[in-house]
Parts: sequence; C-alpha cells; structure tokens
Amino acid sequence: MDSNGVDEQEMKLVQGAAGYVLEDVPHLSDYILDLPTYPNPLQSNPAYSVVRQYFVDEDDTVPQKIVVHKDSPRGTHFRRAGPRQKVYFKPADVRACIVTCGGLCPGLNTVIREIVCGLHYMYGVTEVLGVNCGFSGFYSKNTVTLTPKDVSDIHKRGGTMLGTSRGGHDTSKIVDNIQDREINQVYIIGGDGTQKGASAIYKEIRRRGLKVAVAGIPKTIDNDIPVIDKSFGFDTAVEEAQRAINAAHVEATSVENGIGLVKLMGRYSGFIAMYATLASRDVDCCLIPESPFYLEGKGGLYEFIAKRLRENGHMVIVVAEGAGQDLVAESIEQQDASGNKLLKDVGLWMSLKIKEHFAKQRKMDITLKYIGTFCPLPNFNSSYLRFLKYECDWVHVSDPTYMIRAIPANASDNVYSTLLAQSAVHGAMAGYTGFISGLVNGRHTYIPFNRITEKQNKVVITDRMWARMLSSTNQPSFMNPPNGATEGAN
Ligand SMILES: Nc1ncnc2c1ncn2[C@@H]1O[C@H](COP(=O)(O)OP(=O)(O)OP(=O)(O)O)[C@@H](O)[C@H]1O
Ligand SMILES: O=P(O)(O)OC[C@H]1O[C@](O)(CO)[C@@H](O)[C@@H]1O
Ligand SMILES: [Mg+2]
Repeated sequence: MDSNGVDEQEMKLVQGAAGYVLEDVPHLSDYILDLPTYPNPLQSNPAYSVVRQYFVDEDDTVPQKIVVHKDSPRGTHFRRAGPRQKVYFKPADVRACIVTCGGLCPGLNTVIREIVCGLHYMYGVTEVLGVNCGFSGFYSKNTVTLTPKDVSDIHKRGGTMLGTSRGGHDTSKIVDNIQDREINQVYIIGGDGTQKGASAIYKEIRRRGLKVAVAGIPKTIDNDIPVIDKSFGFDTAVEEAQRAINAAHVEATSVENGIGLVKLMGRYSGFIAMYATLASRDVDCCLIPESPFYLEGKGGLYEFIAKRLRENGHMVIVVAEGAGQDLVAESIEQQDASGNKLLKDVGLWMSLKIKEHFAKQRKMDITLKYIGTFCPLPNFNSSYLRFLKYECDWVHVSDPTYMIRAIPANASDNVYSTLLAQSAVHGAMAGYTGFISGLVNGRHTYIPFNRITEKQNKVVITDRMWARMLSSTNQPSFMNPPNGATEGAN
C-alpha cells in the first residue's frame, strides 16, 4: 500500500517528458520471473504477414485527452492494443475460458465468437471453454467446449450462447476452479460489476502466483463505463429505441392532444435516452437520472406538456428508467443479486400522474399511450398509489424496454465487438493481464481494471451534448424548482 492506502499492484504508472503519464496494465512477468517467450505465430500467417507494421510497437500509447493546449502537460496515456512480436504462451499450452455476466447486450455473441475464432485462427489455440451462466457457473456448472464451428453463426442471434447471471461472485471458489481446470487465459465479458469481479479474480490469481492472464471486455448497454469512447451494443440499442419512439409518435399524432410516453433503459446513466432523443427529433422531452425534474408549478413538466399540446397538438416524452426515482415513491429500497438498485416504474407512475393532472384540471382532454410496461397485475386499479405498493418482478418480466438489448448487434457493433475481442486475445497472448480492451479516442487500448471500476460514466448535464439535446427538444432545464415542486407520490 502507498501512503494514500492505494494498492500499488493496481497502479503501474510510467512518467515521461512534458507531463506524459502511462497508466500501464499489469503483465505476467511483473510477478513471475524468467517467463519464456515465443515468436508470434501471426508472423507466418499469410493473411497478416504482408501487412506493413502489423505488430504494435511496445512504446505505442494512446492519449486519454486529445484536445490539448499549447502549454498543457501531455497527460494520461494507455497502452495501444494489438499483436506483439513476442507472445508469452505456446499456443498448444493455452487453455482459455470465456464467461458472460450481468444484463444482456447486443454483440455478446459476437465477442464470444471472435475470441474463439481469434484464438483459433490467429494463434492456433484449440482449447477454449465456455462457462455457463456467469461467475457462479465456474463452480456450479460444467463447462462447454467452444470451437469455431460451435460459434460460427451465433453473432446473428441476440443474447449470449453461454447464459448470464447476476450475483454469485465467489473469488476463491472461482480461482480454485480456474486452477483445477488448468485454465491459463480468462476472458470476462460484462459491465461495471463484472469488471469489479474480474479485478478481484486477477488479484487472487496474482496473489497465488499463477500464470493466468485475465482480460475483460466491457459490456454495458447503458454506456456507463468510464474512459472508453462507448460500449459495444450501444448503437444497436439506440437504433432499436427509434422503433419505440416512432410508435409513440404515431400514437400521439393520431389523436387530439396525444402524448406518447416511452421508457428506455438506463438505471444510473441516461445515454440511451439522450442519444435516442437526439437521433429521433420527434421527442419533445427527455428525462434522465442525472437531471432531476419536477411536475408542478412554473418550469415544471405539467406546464410544459400543456404548452406543447397547445402549440403542436401532440408530444412525445422519453424517460430513462432511473429518472425521477426520488419522486416516485418513498419505499424500502430493494436490490438485485448483484447489489444494483431495483427501480420503481417511473414510466407507469408518470403516465398515471399526467392523466390524473389533466383530468383534475378539466382544461384539456389528453390521450396518453405508454410504450413501456404492460401491466397484467390481477385486480389492478388505476390508482398509482395502489400500484406502488407492489414490488413487482412481473414488471421486469413483461417490460418491452428489454427489446432494445435482446436483439443481435447491428453491422457497426458487430465490427466493433470483433475488434474488441481480437484486441483482448492479442493482449492475453502477449502476457498482459488485469486489463480491459477498450476504445479510447478511436484507438484500441488496454486499460487497467481500476481505471474503469472506480466510477460510473454519466451524462454530464453541464456538457455540450446535454445542451444539444435540450436545444433539440426545447424542454425546460428543470433547474429552478419552485418551493414544494419536488412532489412525490402523495
Ligand atoms: N464489487 C464487486 N466485486 C465482485 N464481484 C462483483 C462486484 N459487483 C458485481 N459483481 C459481480 O459481477 C457480476 C455482474 O454484476 P452486475 O449484475 O452488477 O452486472 P454488470 O456487470 O454491472 O452488468 P450490467 O451493465 O448489465 O449491470 C455478478 O455476478 C456480480 O456478483
Ligand atoms: O432485469 P435485469 O436483467 O436485471 O436488467 C436490468 C438492467 O440492466 C441494464 O440494462 C444494464 O445492463 C439496466 O439498464 C437495467 O436496469
Ligand atoms: Mg452494472
């Protein structure tokens, strides 16, 4: 530990001239001495051998910030991803495994496919195992063997062929299993929680002094992982969200004073809602977790709805599932198996509140269609108060917002997922460990786990992108709530 209590194993900083800092990733040779190296088999691969400068120079790094001032320090850099001249594994000795954890995301199957095919076709590795159903699968399930034939067309299907889960991370049981099965490369695909789990596995492997490379491939439909440009599957999700927004728009424009309300995913970060809104241009108001809003009074949502309906005769509202949670209800906070907050259905709550408000006012007859949660609760009556008393698994089960993450990746996410997977394979073969493969300023890099697990990526509402969104909808900023406007479900 250093004087700040930070584990030195987590920080591998290299200082250079003019304020240059490399936040390097660990390497197996950091804790195992005299490891043998081998020439990279790609040197004799006919597809790659003709490429000029195919191998990445050891000293190539990628800056985290590309907008700089004349006199500013060069700042943080990450190691550039890609194949190295030397590898630290003999292909015949490699026994790799792949696991997927957390929620679904378009592109998961593509990443699995490309790890299997990359290891096989680029490095001649034939032993690849799939771990079923997330971290707990290491100690509670049998593995499956994965060959290029087994994965040949999985990228055309949504979901993950390996299955996934939340919870069940038991570091020592997992590492015991890695040791028992003689696995020496572990590929872990998942979101922020998964990468924290991957980091714990890496540390335990290092503590035991094992020659096992641990590589993460960050997956998050919510785009909530910091440092990287964006996560795979995000574009596909935003594209699919257009279908929900279009449906809401058609419903809203087909009646007098029609309101289409769409709930999209985004537990803590509102990127999907913001980008889907910007892409569509049919949205009049976008609500995200990072930007609190209120309903009543001057500058509130009700006032804005009335104004938009008077002007246009219809409107579309997009709400991210994590928005307005403080308003929805004071009730005991619940968590899922991984410790993530279980949310109240803000979309259903809003639709009931809006309908109730305009019915009470008797100035405007509105028709509201909610594209979010189908509500099959027996004996459900229209009182939101009654609804909010139910803690409802069924809401999640029947939620059409899941449409945006259960689909296969679009073409560009397929290419992106392919490159992330190949970078992870090159990194592990080159002996790097404790890293994720991620895109930084358009370049593939290796980033140490601690850099992406220390905080979540969120929409910054003082940044230009949110301002662009606000100017596209002309919605209120909700910055100045009048006294008493933070009304909840009372
Ligand atoms: N702090 C942690 N330490 C170790 N393991 C963790 C930690 N947080 C989460 N995990 C494990 O990681 C796995 C996935 O976590 P989680 O359910 O939060 O999904 P996620 O990876 O964040 O993906 P999503 O973006 O879908 O939420 C679970 O098996 C969970 O037990
Ligand atoms: O119902 P599940 O599978 O726990 O997933 C829900 C969560 O997964 C996410 O999509 C993140 O993957 C969140 O937006 C959402 O709240
Ligand atoms: Mg998460």
